[in-house]
Amino acid sequence: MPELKEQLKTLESSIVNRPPVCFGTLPVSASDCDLFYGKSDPIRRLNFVTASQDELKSLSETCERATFGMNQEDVLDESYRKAGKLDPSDFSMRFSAIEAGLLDVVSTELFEGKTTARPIRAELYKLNVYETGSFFKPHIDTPRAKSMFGSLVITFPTKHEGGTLTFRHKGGQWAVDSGKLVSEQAGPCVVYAAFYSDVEHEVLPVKTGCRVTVTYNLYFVAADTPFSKLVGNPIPAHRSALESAFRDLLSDPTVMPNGGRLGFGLHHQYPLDTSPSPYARAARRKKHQQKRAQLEALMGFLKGGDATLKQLCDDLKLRTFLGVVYRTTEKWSKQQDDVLCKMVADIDAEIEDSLVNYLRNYYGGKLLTRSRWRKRDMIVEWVTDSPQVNYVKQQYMAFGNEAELTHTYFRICLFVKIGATGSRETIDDDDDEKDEDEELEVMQDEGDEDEELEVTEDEDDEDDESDNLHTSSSTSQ
Ligand SMILES: O=C(O)CCC(=O)C(=O)O
Ligand SMILES: [Fe+2]
Repeated sequence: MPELKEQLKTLESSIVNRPPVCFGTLPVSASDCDLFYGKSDPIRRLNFVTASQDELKSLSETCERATFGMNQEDVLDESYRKAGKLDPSDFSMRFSAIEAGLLDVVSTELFEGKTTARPIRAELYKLNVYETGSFFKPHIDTPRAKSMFGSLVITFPTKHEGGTLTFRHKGGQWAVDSGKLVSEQAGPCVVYAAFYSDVEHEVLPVKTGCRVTVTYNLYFVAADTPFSKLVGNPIPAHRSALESAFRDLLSDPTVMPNGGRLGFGLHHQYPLDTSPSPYARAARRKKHQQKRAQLEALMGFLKGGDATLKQLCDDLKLRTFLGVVYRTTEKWSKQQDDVLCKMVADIDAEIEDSLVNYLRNYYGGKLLTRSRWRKRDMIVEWVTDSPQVNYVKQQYMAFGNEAELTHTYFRICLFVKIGATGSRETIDDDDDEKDEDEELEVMQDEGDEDEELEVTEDEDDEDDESDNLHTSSSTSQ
């Protein structure tokens, strides 16, 4: 065992995650700084390089008060977000982040290895005006689709102090002081900041002047679109340490001699569709297939170092799968259990069964933790400190930049199947199939029963006493 622990530690310490943010200045011509705006005629015009405070004031007065998403509702609360906003239908500008070539900058800076050549697209989202005293407290950007990976903020060269865009993620912090950056440039420029949208960020209060930004939502283009402009086969330098740690583990016959599963909590969170689907009996199997496919499809949308890890496993011919680990707390006991599902479960207030049973019976969930009541279904050797779990008891509280009803961020884990000593290099397909079939069987059985939830054949009756009220799978911050 000590060997395994050591190998896992080495693997973990070889995982490198680059900053999830990139930013800089981009010189522009004065005419690129023209803005045309208005909700009705007459349309007004201003130029960000020369705009007077009065002109910026009229722009601000044309804006609506910006709202934000909380608990899946749009909320206007100026103690959380104080700013004005315009929808793209109410303004037009000469500047285009796409024509300026910023998408290439984003790919190069945020992505790693082969994925730097991955086609992406940007959708203009909002214009925001922050007068003196305006701010936007910490939030993550609401996912608009599972292919949305990031956000791009362009700050125009109006004079301002404060309004620093600040990012925090997994212990790291990055700050973009646009007012200072603009004032340091000889000619007109905009400041760009692109980031993975699950990264927490805030706009600190503007101390003087007026800060104007436009935001774009960034999307991966369909996963099967061929990569463009890939010269050679770039390999992130930090990948080699991870690769040797993997190879050392695989070549040590005393480590996981009977094979098993390694678990990695992914660095980023990912949007999954949580719109409830009706429990139509006949459609359950189809629904589950769809839900599984949705999670599997995320493999094509992994961000940064998560994509590098997956690519390395592919190159080492290791079989991988993604899972959502639910950490359940039953109302009737303090026991917390982790259940791995290969799909997002519909969790609502109607669940009468214990959550563990519900996830196992309906969603082919595997119990990962030792429990007083049940045997573990699967043993996972965790490489990262702890699994990235989704709490299913706690109240759903998510601050986003907009209310979004269908997609929610989830913490996702990547599982790597390790073959038994002697057959590490070859993926044991049969074994894998068997594993998948077993899970499907659980679900099919359920589908054939009537709609009543069934408690597993398990020993304990106490399960039945649970009457937990679960709001939603939570990714709150
Ligand atoms: O305007 C900015 O700098 C950031 C805006 C933002 O975070 C948002 O709209 O979600
Ligand atoms: Fe934001």
